Amino acid sequence: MNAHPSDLLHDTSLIDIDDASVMRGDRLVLERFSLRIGAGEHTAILGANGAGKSTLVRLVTRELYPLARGDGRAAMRVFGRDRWQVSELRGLLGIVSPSLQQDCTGDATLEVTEAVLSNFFAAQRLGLDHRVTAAMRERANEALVQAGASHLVGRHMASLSTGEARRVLIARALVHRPRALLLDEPCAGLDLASRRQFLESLRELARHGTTLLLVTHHIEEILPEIRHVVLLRDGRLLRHGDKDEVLTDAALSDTFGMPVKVRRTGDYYSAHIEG
Ligand SMILES: Nc1ncnc2c1ncn2[C@@H]1O[C@H](COP(=O)(O)OP(=O)(O)OP(=O)(O)O)[C@@H](O)[C@H]1O
Repeated sequence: MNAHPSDLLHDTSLIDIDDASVMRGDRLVLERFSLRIGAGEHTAILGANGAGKSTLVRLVTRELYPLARGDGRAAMRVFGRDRWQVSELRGLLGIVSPSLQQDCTGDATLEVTEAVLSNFFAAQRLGLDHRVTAAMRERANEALVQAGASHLVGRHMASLSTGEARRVLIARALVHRPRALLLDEPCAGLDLASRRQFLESLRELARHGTTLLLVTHHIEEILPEIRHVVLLRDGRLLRHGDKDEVLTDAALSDTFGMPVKVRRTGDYYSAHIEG
């Protein structure tokens, strides 16, 4: 059996950001930002609106680039490398984001299996020059089962509920058997029960070796498997480390700029604003 390309990268960090500054429009949104996330380190990135979460996500997915550093060294490495073909990176790092969901559900005739298969070609839908093999179809079906979405085959993406479409996007990200999944607000728009079911399916992926990078506003979504938490505020890294040490009243109050009380129930955390 051929080695998965990611085997070659086993010992490197998943993300290594070293003194990165990022402009959006005419604003410096991240200023001299540093963060390392180890390979296999399930991580939650938490912050209020405007804290810089999406900017960080786009930096990782290569939709945004850091300003060049004065000393010529790379400010950003993913799986140990600072240069990637985006399609190659997608094979190692699956992405589920609101913008991807919007693109897929906005396409009136895009069918579920096609949405999954098209990721083999880093495309949104299949084109005439895309040659789908039997092995690809088999893998797409496996990924749909893994994401709990096989019952949706034959449906159009535009006809799915938010939670159903989210599952298909997970399957789409999984076709490459990525080492890590970057999930940007994956529970947005899900009702209470769908959210719990969805989080359970993410736990299953985490237990089977997919590293989760979960970007969220909600402390309740931090799964028991996630031990590493990153708190952002105003484009700065406020704190990061083991979740028991980071998820404190003081740190969360700083993150959200309000007096927050944190509660732990079993393996989950929740928070409410005091007063
Ligand atoms: N194109 C842009 N031009 C100027 N400023 C921008 C641009 N995009 C984002 N920003 C600013 O960058 C900061 C960080 O935005 P970002 O979208 O990364 O935050 P976020 O944590 O993802 O927020 P939310 O939770 O609301 O999605 C915000 O102050 C935002 O106004």
